[in-house]
Amino acid sequence: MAAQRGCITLQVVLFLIICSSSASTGFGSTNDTLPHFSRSSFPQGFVFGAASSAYQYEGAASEGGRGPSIWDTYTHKFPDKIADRSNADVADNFYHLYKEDVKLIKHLGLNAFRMSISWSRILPRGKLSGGVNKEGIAFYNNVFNELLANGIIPFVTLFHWDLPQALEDEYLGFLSPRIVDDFKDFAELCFKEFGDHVKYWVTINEPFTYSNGGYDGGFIGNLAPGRCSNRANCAQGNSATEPYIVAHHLLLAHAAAARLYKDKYQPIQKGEIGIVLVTHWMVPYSSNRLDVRAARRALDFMYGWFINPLVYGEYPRTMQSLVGNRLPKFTKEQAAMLKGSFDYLGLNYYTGNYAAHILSRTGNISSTTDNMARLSTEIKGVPIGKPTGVSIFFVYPKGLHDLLIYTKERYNNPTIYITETGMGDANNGTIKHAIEDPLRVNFYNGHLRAVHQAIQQGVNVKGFFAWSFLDTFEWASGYTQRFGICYVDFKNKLKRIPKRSAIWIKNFLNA
Ligand SMILES: N=C(CCCS[C@@H]1CC(=O)N(Cc2ccccc2)C1=O)N[C@@H]1O[C@H](CO[C@@H]2OC[C@@H](O)[C@H](O)[C@H]2O)[C@@H](O)[C@H](O)[C@H]1O
Repeated sequence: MAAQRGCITLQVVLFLIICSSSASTGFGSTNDTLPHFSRSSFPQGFVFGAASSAYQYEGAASEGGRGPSIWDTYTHKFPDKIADRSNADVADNFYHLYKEDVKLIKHLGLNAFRMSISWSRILPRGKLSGGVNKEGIAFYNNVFNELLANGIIPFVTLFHWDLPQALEDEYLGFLSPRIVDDFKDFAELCFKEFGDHVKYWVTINEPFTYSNGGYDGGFIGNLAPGRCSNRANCAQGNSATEPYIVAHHLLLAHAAAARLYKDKYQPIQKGEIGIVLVTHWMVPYSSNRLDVRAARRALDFMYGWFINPLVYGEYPRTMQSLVGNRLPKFTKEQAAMLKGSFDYLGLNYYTGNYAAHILSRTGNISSTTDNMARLSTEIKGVPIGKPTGVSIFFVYPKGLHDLLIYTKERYNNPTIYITETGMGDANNGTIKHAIEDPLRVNFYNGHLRAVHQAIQQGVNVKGFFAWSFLDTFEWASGYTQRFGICYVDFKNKLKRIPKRSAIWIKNFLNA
């Protein structure tokens, strides 16, 4: 026990050092020291891309043999759960406009595009036994061919939250261990059908957000399937237990698919496979050691929840002690399968949060309140960074730098891709106003500099993807937020218009 206590104390000290690091907080500000900053400032082969996801981009929801996902059900059955009562039936119509989009990606000088596969487009009933939709297979092969023909590397996510409704109906999806085999079958179908084109795979996008948003409703509105304890918001669910059960099955599903790829397909196809995690960077509200520990706990409950099992084969000690028997346990075999089950880690980063100690839990027992920390984005009215059009996100590039250093030191310096980072504007202005986005230019300048500094300090970052390539359907926010580096005119044939930030990125990449 003494050794463990010593180890945790050391980790807290490390965490404190990183948080109070003297690293420039001026990433992207005028006093930057780098005289010339462009693509050539980064290592040879560093990947610059933009990101998307199937449900948010494709549209053609009932075309080409696609079956319904839980997001089709959620948006149609509960339109009031979406800020503007919208859905992604049409979205950016990527299904029909992908050739035009690939041209624009190439025009901007990006050399990678992150996208996901709609599970219910290729397996409309969710299972192999329900039949494979050949039109869906053909669509994705056409997209991958178009990307590769234009020198753009596809980074492909298998699961970006759009679970086939049939699996939710049959056994409540990720609440059941049965999902592991069905996810593995879906993954194997993708490896077989697309593995000659796709060399960069991601199993799951943000298991945190799917577990917390879909089963606790702890933030940005509820996400599908919309289960939680609060009967005013959710007809069914238990925020104290279901997020942990779902997270456990997401990890086991990831491990099964990654094991399969590395054993059966990687030796022949020579690709790589990873998982994408999201976290805020948690800054202690004060230098009081209770707040320092609160920030460390908040990071464990958002980031450690997943990276600890992936690196060490067990949940963080803070979670084990605070969640107790509500936290599932890994068998020895499961722990062994999970440890090191990735060639690279995708990190999605949007903002920093302050974390303060609390003496007693605020609200009901749930995965959001279990961390025994009060999260906020300002101290005495001073925000953690420049405000954006999204009330919970602030421009805080130092958080990305500190997160990268923390990951290097604490989790054995894994290979990392920044698979999503970006900011949203409120969709409330004219087109002219929307495409003039100096704050987004500041955001990308600052976050690229943060990554550059982390690389100088030995962090193994291999790529950077903007969220997002296009303005798109933003889950519970619908179309009320615009994250794209390219504007989409939803009132005029979905016309794409590069924003100032896209031009800045083009110049950065071509300098
Ligand atoms: N949306 C997410 C998760 C956001 C970060 S985590 C979230 C935010 C937040 O404050 N909390 C609450 C929280 C934070 C810490 C601990 C517990 C609970 C979250 O869980 N990830 C990526 O963000 C992109 C932008 O997401 C938007 O973020 C702002 C939201 O208002 C909007 O609805 C959402 O679509 C999505 O389009 C991508 O599909 C998705 O991969």
